[in-house]
Amino acid sequence: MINSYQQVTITVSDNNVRDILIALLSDAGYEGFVEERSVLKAFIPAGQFDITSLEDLLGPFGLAYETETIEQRNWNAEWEAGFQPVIVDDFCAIRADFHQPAVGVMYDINITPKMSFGTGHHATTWLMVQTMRRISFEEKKVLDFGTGTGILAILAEKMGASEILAIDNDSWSIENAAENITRNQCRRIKLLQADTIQVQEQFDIILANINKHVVLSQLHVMLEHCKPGGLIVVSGLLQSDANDLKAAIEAHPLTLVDMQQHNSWLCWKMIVKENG
Ligand SMILES: C[S@@+](CC[C@H](N)C(=O)[O-])C[C@H]1O[C@@H](n2cnc3c(N)ncnc32)[C@H](O)[C@@H]1O
Repeated sequence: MINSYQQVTITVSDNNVRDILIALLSDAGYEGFVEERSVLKAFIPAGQFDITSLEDLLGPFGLAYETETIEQRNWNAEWEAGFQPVIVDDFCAIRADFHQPAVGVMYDINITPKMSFGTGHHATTWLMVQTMRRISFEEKKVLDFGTGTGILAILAEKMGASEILAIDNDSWSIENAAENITRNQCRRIKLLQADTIQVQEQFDIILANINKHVVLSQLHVMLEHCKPGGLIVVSGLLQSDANDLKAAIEAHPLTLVDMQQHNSWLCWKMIVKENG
């Protein structure tokens, strides 16, 4: 288990710059983000922190930042103090153990993220949830690629998916997703630690909220594991990545059917062509 994290606190008030920083820092291995009024806090396991790489990454933006090492328990306390439930209309509520169960929503999801990504607070998770809302999961076989807290896998099961495989390359996320799966009494989610799709199975729906690099480099792998007529939903890319994603889609037997945007982030839904 990871015991300490490096926290980088960056002073940045421009939302677009903040989103670009989150994308760059995610690619560089930062695993958690807290967005406050004019500050972005990013977290990376202390052993993976490299000040030179951070300076190279932040230098061109000319932003002030501070770093500090924090212990796991401090992070949890900080998160619990500030965590407000995320309510997506009457569709779902994403809350923690210490909140009252949500009423008047179809799906009540109980998440303790600790250091994993996926509470619904970040625009990409929110976009994925909004896109999932318009998909029928009844009796569908689903892959959640980059599960983080397990939030999308848990929602898929609550929406009726018959079988879900949730993978993540980060051991701490797998551990945390397992806790959240139990917390939500889910029974149909299998967890696997992996950095690509290694199983010999095909899925009806693939959800992949990861980052530009992984989504683009793994698109052909997702395609191999999605049934003809199946759906691939991706997020973790910025609006400025749209042309690259479009080119990748055009190079594969995929039809883009839904494009959502929130702040600078995008979430696109594609259908796998039947005769690809
Ligand atoms: C942006 S978070 C998404 C979490 C959650 N699915 C959500 O929508 O909020 C991306 C997750 O993908 C994982 N990840 C990054 N690269 C990966 C890879 N190559 N294979 C599997 N998981 C990966 C990270 O550890 C992280 O938990």
